[in-house]
Amino acid sequence: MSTETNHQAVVSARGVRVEFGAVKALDGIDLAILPGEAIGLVGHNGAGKSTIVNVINGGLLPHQGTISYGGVDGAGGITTARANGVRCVFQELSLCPNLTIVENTRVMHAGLKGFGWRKRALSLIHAKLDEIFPGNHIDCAATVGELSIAERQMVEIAITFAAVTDAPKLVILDEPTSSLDAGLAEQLLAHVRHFVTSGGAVLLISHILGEILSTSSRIVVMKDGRAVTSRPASEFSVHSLVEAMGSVVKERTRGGDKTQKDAPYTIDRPPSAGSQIGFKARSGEIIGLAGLGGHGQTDMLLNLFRDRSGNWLPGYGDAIAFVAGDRALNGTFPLWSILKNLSIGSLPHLSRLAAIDTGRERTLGADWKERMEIRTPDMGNPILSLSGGNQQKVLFARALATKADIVLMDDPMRGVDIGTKQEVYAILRSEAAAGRTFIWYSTEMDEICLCDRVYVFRDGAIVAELTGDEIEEKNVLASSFSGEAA
Ligand SMILES: Nc1ncnc2c1ncn2[C@@H]1O[C@H](COP(=O)(O)OP(=O)(O)OP(=O)(O)O)[C@@H](O)[C@H]1O
Repeated sequence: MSTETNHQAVVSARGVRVEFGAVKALDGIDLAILPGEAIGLVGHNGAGKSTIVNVINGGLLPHQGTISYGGVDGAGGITTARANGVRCVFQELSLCPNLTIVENTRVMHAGLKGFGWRKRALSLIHAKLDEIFPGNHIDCAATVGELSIAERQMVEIAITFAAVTDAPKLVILDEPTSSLDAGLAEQLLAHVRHFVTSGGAVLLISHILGEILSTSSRIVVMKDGRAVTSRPASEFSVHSLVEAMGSVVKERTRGGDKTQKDAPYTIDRPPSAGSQIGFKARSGEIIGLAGLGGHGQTDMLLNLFRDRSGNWLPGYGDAIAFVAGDRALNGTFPLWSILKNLSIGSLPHLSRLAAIDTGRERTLGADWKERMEIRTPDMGNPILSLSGGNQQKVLFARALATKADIVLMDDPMRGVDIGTKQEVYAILRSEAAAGRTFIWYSTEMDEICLCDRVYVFRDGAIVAELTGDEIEEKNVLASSFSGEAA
């Protein structure tokens, strides 16, 4: 890749190295982004994508190498980056949960000051949300803590694109659609294309390769802290992109053999108010919960084993495991090590004479580190030293390492790279064949299509049940919007 200074570039990183102890997060990367470019940045979990974002954003000073904005040396951190029009939507959303949307808008836009700033902030953010996500129903007076993760993501995106005194020149989007359903994701990507056509630059990081291919003008592939490929997006297909990332494309399989289809239901719930269809699941089935985001899928997961008063139904004991999607809110224990975050779900099986058998705990850690390819030199390191996708792998491992018969999954693949996803799909399939039931809310259509049976949700109720070959994007979408069974 070129290392010469590019005066036209909104940002140019040259020979950048960043190390965290023994880990070389960036190993001499070069990356220049021009106005009007949409760069798709892809790579395995832990490849260094968020770290280069932090360097460009001024939050992290490189240990070696330089960063410049418009050809001018960028030493000066976040203030210099921001003054040069660099804005970032982080993977771990950064809004203050105890402030309202309007107040968060003020925090990010210092220009909103003086008499009447609330009114101006309200109309700014309201207009931006409507421009990017037409038809949204977000109340801008709401406190951020009351919003769903998808709504928080939408608000953070709108705040980032909003302009008070100076318009953004480069918007970095680190997995911006990870919590958005297909419709909202498409609205965002359409906005990105429009922003780029009008001269803005975007750095888009995503593990959803379809959106990288449909939105980027150039694609940069990162591997182990380096940019190994940089070519026009038109030269890639999903297949070649996966290969460039060092993974192998595998055949998609749906399971569900005949025996399972004839087996009795082990979970059988009556239809909820407003629905004709109840929820059923057999041992060994992978059940998908589909539909537009926020239409009751997560509530259903959380309440499936509770009575009307919210108490746990008797008899399930340690039969249920849960994989959180919002890992910061209800997934990771941020002050604990990777190993403790993993083993917490299996303590009854790791204990002897009321004490944890640390040898067995370490073996469990080593086993899942290998199976999930958790990228760390030491499972005793803090969980927050892992990249986002690797943290998500730990949550998966925590659930799968238990002896639970039923695994509830709340859109859990966010940020997991394509190679690992394929490994996880294979593990789910083999665990299901051994009798485990998976109930899987996913905002990714590819994942819904891997399920044996799918319930489509709308307005908090199940509106359609699809099985076998009926599980297709067009049927899921038809049911999501019209509520009629396909
Ligand atoms: N604060 C930190 N302390 C220690 N190691 C870190 C820290 N931040 C990142 N790392 C390590 O640096 C490497 C690069 O991480 P980074 O978050 O940039 O990866 P990524 O490509 O964004 O991954 P993902 O797709 O999972 O988000 C990883 O090995 C990660 O564990």
